Amino acid sequence: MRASLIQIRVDDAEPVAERRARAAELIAEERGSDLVVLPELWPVGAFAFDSFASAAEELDGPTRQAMSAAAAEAGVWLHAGSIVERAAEGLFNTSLVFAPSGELAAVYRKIHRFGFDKGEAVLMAAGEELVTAPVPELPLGLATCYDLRFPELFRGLVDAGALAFAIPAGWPEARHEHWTVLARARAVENQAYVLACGTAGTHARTPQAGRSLIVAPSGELLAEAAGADELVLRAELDPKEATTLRDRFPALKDRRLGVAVPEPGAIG
Ligand SMILES: O=C(O)CCC(=O)C(=O)O
Repeated sequence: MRASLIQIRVDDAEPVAERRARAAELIAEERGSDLVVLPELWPVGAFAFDSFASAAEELDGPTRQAMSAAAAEAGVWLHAGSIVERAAEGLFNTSLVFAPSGELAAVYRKIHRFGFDKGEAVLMAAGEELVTAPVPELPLGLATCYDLRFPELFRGLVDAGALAFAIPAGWPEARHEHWTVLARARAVENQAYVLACGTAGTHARTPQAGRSLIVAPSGELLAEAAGADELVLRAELDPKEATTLRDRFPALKDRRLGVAVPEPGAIG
C-alpha cells in the first residue's frame, strides 16, 4: 500500500482558488497511490488568522467539492487536510477524508486549538469527538497539528481501532525538533504508522517546518522531507505491520489504566 504526503507550499501571494486547483493537479499525479494526505488549513494558511473568517467555508463548500472530485479522478483515499469550516456553532479547523469514489468518508474537527489566548485558540471552536476513517485494512486515526502534543488523544484512537495516524499540520519552523520527535514518539508508543504532513513555504510571516515524515509502527523513519520546500513524500506501508508488531511486542496490553492518581499536593 503506497502513501503520498503532499507538502504543499502556502504563501500569501497565491489566491486560494489557484492553490486549490494546484492541489488537485498534485493529487492527480499521485494516481496509483492508495492514500494521499495534504496539510492543515492549506487553502488559507494555518497562521493566516486575519483571513480565517473570510476564507471560512461550509462543509459542502468549494474545497470539499474540489477534493471529492480529485479523490475520484485519482482513485485514491484522500485525507484532504483541513479547512476553516463555518458552522452554526462557529468556526472549526475541520479535516475531510474522501474514499476513492469521492464520497466523504470522515470529518474531524481539531480538538486541541493552538495559540493559548490568541489566533486559532480564540477564533475557532474545539472539536469534541475522536474520529477514525475506514481506510481498508488500515483504519486511520485523525489528529491535526497541535493535537500531536496530546498523547492521550492517540491512545483513544488506538482504542478505537487505529493502525495508522494521519496528522496534517502547519507546524512552524521555530519548533521543528518537537514536530519530528513527537511524531516518532506517537508511532513508537502506539505501534502505529504515522503520516505527518507539514506545510511548505512561509505565510503570515511564519516560516513553516515542512519536514513531513512517514514513520513505521516500529519507529523506523520510512521517509522524511529535509526542509520546507514543496514536495511529495512517498512510502510503502504494510497494513499488517502494526498488528504483527503488537502481537510480537505486546506493550499496549501492559497498560495499567486503573492505577490510582494521587490528589494534587499528596506527593513531596
Ligand atoms: O504545537 C506547536 O508547536 C505548533 C502547533 C501549531 O502550529 C498548530 O496547531 O497550528
